[in-house]
Amino acid sequence: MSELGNIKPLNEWFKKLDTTPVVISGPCSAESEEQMIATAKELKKIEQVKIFRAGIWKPRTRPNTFEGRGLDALQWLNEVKQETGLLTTVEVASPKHVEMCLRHNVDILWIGARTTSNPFSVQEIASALQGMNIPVMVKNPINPDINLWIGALERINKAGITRLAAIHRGFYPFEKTMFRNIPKWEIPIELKSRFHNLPILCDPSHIAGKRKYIAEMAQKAIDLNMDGLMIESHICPEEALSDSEQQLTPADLDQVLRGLVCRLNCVEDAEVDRLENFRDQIDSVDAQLIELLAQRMKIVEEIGEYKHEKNMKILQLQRWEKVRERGIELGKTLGISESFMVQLLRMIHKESILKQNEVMNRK
Ligand SMILES: O=C(O)C(=O)C[C@]1(C(=O)O)C=C[C@@H](O)C=C1
Repeated sequence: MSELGNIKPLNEWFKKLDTTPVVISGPCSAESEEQMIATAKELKKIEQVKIFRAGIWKPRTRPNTFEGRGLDALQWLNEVKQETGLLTTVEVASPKHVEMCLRHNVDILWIGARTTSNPFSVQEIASALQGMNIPVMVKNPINPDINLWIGALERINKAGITRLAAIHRGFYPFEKTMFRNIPKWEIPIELKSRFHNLPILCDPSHIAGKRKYIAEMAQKAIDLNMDGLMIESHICPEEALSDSEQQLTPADLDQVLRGLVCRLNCVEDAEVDRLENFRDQIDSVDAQLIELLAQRMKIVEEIGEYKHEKNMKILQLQRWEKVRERGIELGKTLGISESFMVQLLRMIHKESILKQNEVMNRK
């Protein structure tokens, strides 16, 4: 059984964190002193923004891309803090990063998705944090493995960190999807239901990947009762050296935040809340089911093209029998009734035939 001890709610981390949701914003990367100060001054005007974020060391997929300004940027961050009074937060990926942040008065640390995916790295960071009194936020790992996420939180908590939170930033999609990362809302919901006291924030920027989806993702997070939002902003997003498509101007961030509907925290009947939770999980699973169906149909279409080219018949009874049997078998092992599987597969097959008919006739 997992345990997280003595976890403090967000509003006890610092006196300033007196609004819900707590909003963290700032550029994907610290690029220059001017960019940092100009962005922070605009963010300071937005009441809910309490914490300024900036990437100092950027873990990039490929080398030879912008990897952050390092030590200089920590100095700029300190200036932001002095000029605006905003709290500051930085992503750390190694004990050295932790040590440099502590030396430069960073208020809050966060562990990124790639680092959370590696228990060795998390443990090294946890050891560097032993005996330190600084809040830490842990983003979900790249893959939807809730135990890896919990493991990272446990390691940090064991080092004595009680100002601890999780950040949901979505999961790597193996196939192309409309979002940069698949939200899989059922995972943060499961985390919340296992650790009621653990603050969970959402990072709509990394889920969305594009500005236009950020408001929708932020609203969803608020509806799921998340405690805060981390949204990337840049004084001039078009010129950003990283993640330019998902950063908002401070003015656009203000619009997004004003548009959020903060529904009641609790209703009289606690059972209604539970029902809502279940329905959110269903929405998320349904969205995935539909995306998978669309993927299957695309493949069926390609087979249709192949069949047309090779002058082959659409209906392939032997293959269809196999698909059917396999599906029924798998359904059985997963507790789905045979009659339901038969109907479902029949409908899918019917649609495949229709699709391939279309392909043949359009040629
Ligand atoms: O395997 C094929 O030939 C397909 O076109 C795919 C598919 C299917 O939906 O699985 C569709 C039609 C055939 O009757 C058999 C199978």
